[in-house]
Amino acid sequence: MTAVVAEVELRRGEFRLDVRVEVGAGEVLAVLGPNGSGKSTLLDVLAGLVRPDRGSVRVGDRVLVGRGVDVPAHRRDVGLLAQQALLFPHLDVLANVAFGPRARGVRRAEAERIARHWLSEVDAVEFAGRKPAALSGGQAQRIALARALAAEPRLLLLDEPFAALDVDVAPALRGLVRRVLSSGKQLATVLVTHDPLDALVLSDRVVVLADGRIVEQGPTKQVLSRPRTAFTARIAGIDLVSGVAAADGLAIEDGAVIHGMRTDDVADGDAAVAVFQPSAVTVHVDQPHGSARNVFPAVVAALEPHGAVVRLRAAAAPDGPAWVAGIAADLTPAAVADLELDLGERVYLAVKATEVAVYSVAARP
Ligand SMILES: Nc1ncnc2c1ncn2[C@@H]1O[C@H](COP(=O)(O)OP(=O)(O)OP(=O)(O)O)[C@@H](O)[C@H]1O
Repeated sequence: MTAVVAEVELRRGEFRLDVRVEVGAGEVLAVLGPNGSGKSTLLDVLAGLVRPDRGSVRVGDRVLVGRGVDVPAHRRDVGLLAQQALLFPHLDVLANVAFGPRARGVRRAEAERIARHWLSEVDAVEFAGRKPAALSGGQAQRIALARALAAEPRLLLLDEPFAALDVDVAPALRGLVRRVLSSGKQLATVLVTHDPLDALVLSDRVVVLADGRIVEQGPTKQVLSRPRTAFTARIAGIDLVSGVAAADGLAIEDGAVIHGMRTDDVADGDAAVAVFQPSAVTVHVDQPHGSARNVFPAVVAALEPHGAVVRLRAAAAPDGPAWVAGIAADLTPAAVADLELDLGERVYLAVKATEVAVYSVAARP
């Protein structure tokens, strides 16, 4: 069942948002996109903080925005979990969580029972009597989630909910949010995030925005493992090059071909992308003459720790192809030391054709 349908057209200065999104009951939709692509603006429209120039927002059979209708934010039954917990500092945790039910007119004892239920759902009953100032960031976010859910929203908005937390706290909270959301069969959730892990762990589907429009959408795993835009590939940690499908791979603007394995749905001449993992790219100081059919000169633009490996970001070499810029290669720290790699150094990147997948970027059905 579709719980939420939003059709939004809106101008903010030069920026124009023009999207249609649907979220099912019990479904989590992730909204990804580069800075300034309109993610927060979309969330603001759903929350009732910004009115679209044209369009409508419907939750279930209730119209929140439409012809002559504009339900104010506090009457929307929309919950929000933002980067900061934004708890009422003068109320203790129990009263913070009971606030939503109380505001709906529920009697104090019943509101406190509801609050205790949600505190238990987020493993935070022990904090009931504390003031927000005595909570850590991760604890406060759990209380904020309980507070949002205690108000029984039909639509829950998550706006970068883990971005302000320490990296060692975020995984546990991500797991907790997943558990709590999966028990809400009627709840529709929209998650705005920069983190592909958030999307992978929490969402069923994603839409990717660029310049206020949807450029990609589909089931999360499918979109992140078969990205069709450079942005999605980058956040998914995958290398992606655009071009046109050719006999044995992908033909690129400058006439070069990246050799790869074509998928079934690609025909010669289709707009297509070549996708490969940074771990499949090998780095050489001298031009290699091995089995890799794809070898291209590049310059080392950055070397960053990435879990147990070092991720090299390439820039184009003066005599090499331009599309190499931004390609990532994962190396062991030992390999970086062996190759004596430095920023600005000229290298050769190689990737075997068997490691390169070529996909059509024709619109998905
Ligand atoms: N109050 C405002 N008035 C005018 N323009 C705005 C306002 N808020 C945002 N914008 C513009 O709208 C566009 C979309 O911004 P928005 O914050 O929705 O993007 P975003 O995808 O959420 O970005 P980020 O990832 O940086 O949070 C930007 O060009 C921004 O400058």
